[in-house]
Amino acid sequence: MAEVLSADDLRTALAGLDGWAGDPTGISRDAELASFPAAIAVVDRVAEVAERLDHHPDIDIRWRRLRFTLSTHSAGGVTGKDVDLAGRIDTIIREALR
Ligand SMILES: C[C@H](O)[C@H](O)[C@H]1CNC2=NC(N)=NC(=O)C2=N1
Repeated sequence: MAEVLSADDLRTALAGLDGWAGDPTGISRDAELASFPAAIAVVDRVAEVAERLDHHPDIDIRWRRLRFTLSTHSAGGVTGKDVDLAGRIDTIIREALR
């Protein structure tokens, strides 16, 4: 089973990501897209990846602004699965903003 990262390991992991913050209970990242449809397209791409990984973010949608929050429910905190998904979400957002 995946293990919750220590605060130290989490700090190291966050340094390799783009705009994520939080603590061992959860990490979040905001993104502002060009439009509501552009934001929904990002959500759709993230949903596809999440299904494939069987690991799902909480997603807050406000017009063209998104907030993704990640934790591993079964472990009760942030694990390597969340760091992996966060990196994939970064790639999707980067491509959408290009
Ligand atoms: C059975 C299935 O693997 C689990 O319910 C998955 C689904 N997606 C999940 N997503 C997240 N974020 N945490 C989980 O523990 C989790 N568990």
